[in-house]
Order: sequence, then C-alpha cells, then structure tokens
Amino acid sequence: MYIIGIAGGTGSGKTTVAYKMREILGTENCEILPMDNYYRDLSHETLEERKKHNYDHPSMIENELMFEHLNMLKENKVIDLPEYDFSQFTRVGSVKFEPKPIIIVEGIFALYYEELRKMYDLAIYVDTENDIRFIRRLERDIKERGRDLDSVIKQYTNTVKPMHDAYVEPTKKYADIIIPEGGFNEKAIQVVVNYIFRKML
Ligand SMILES: Nc1ncnc2c1ncn2[C@@H]1O[C@H](COP(=O)(O)OP(=O)(O)O)[C@@H](O)[C@H]1O
Ligand SMILES: Nc1ccn([C@@H]2O[C@H](COP(=O)(O)O)[C@@H](O)[C@H]2O)c(=O)n1
Repeated sequence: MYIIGIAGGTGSGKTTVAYKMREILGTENCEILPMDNYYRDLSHETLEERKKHNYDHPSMIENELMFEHLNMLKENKVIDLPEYDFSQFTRVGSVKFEPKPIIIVEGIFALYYEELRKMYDLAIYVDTENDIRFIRRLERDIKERGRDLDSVIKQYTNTVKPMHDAYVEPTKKYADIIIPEGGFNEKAIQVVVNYIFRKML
C-alpha cells in the first residue's frame, strides 16, 4: 500500500487536490481518508457545549483511532470510517471503508502527528495565502457546513488563525512537496501523480 499525507490550512484546497489525484489515479486504485471524519465523538454533549470547543487544536482529532485504522488498511482489513456532521459538530455513525493500493490521508493536521507521518510514502503541503483561504472557507462553511457570517468570522479570529500559525503552518517543513494555491494547480497535481504512477509500477 502507498500512503500519501496531504496537509495545509483550512480552505487551502487539500480536499480538491485529493479528489483530483484520485480521479487521475483511478477510484479502483485510490481512496481518500479524510482526517475531518476523526474529529472526536462529542455526542454526549449538548449542541451548545459542542459549539464552544477549539476545533483547530490537534487534541480534537482522535489520531490514535486514525493510526489504528491506517494499520488495519495496510493489513488489507475493512474499517468503520466515522461519519462527521459539521452542522451538528459531532459524529453521526460510520461507513465501511475498504483498503485500496493508494490511500490519501487529508487534513489540516495530516503532517502533525509523528506516528502518522512515519506511515506516509509521500508528504504534501498545500500552501495558499491566508486571505484566499479565509474567503474560500467563508463561502464553503455558509453553503455546506451550516454556519453564518458572524460565526465564521468569530471562529476564524479566535481560534482558526492562531492555531493555524501555531500547529498547521509549522508542519510544512515535513512536506516532500509543496503545492501552491491548491485544487486548480493542474501542473503540480499532474507532476505528483506521474511520480506516484512510477513508484507503483
Ligand atoms: N485553486 C483554487 N482556486 C479557487 N478555488 C479553489 C481552489 N482550490 C479549492 N478551491 C475551492 O475552495 C474551497 C475550499 O477547498 P477545499 O479543497 O475544500 O479546501 P480544504 O480541504 O483545504 O479546506 C472549495 O469550495 C474549493 O472548490
Ligand atoms: N465541528 C467542527 C469541526 C471542524 N471545524 C473546522 O474544520 C476545519 C478543518 O477542516 P477543513 O476541511 O477546512 O480543512 C478546522 O479549521 C476547524 O475549524 C469546524 O468548524 N467545526
């Protein structure tokens, strides 16, 4: 199994890059394991309590479970991938996830946890300017994650930006490759995919 880690700030284009890579590599060869699905299960708390957490601190990800799941996939076992609902701020069940020859781990903390980093054959950081990332996030969170203008601005200022500077951006140093501007950087994606194809032959 060939494992790729893709990190980068929120809104940098990690998910888009991962989907484009999977499209070229083929869905029969490649699957995406989103780190967002491993946000801790907070179903025992009320929605109001859940809204108060700092979701940009690495302790909010159940990295131990993700590590266990990646090892199971390497052993060719099917895992129960948690499903995550951003509008409810918690997990909402799970789905079966089958091993594939190429697994892409994608998330803001994909290069943060040492035990995960050691598992990657290739580490990528998607590097996009802060203001562009903020605009992308604002649009996406309102359209897709059940948020409003005020909540996105408040969250970005209070936690997203300071935590990005403290915990996400410093992980760029662990990347083998840095992709500028994210999802529509076709040339960079093609170069990376060609490299992976050569490694897989
Ligand atoms: N290079 C790009 N140019 C313009 N918009 C982009 C680009 N890459 C991604 N997007 C858009 O920005 C938003 C956030 O991208 P996404 O891939 O979800 O980022 P991330 O997973 O890093 O949070 C999405 O709506 C996506 O379509
Ligand atoms: N309940 C939650 C959980 C996470 N977030 C935010 O998601 C961001 C990471 O996801 P990306 O797809 O944008 O990389 C992270 O910055 C958290 O703030 C949230 O808002 N609510």
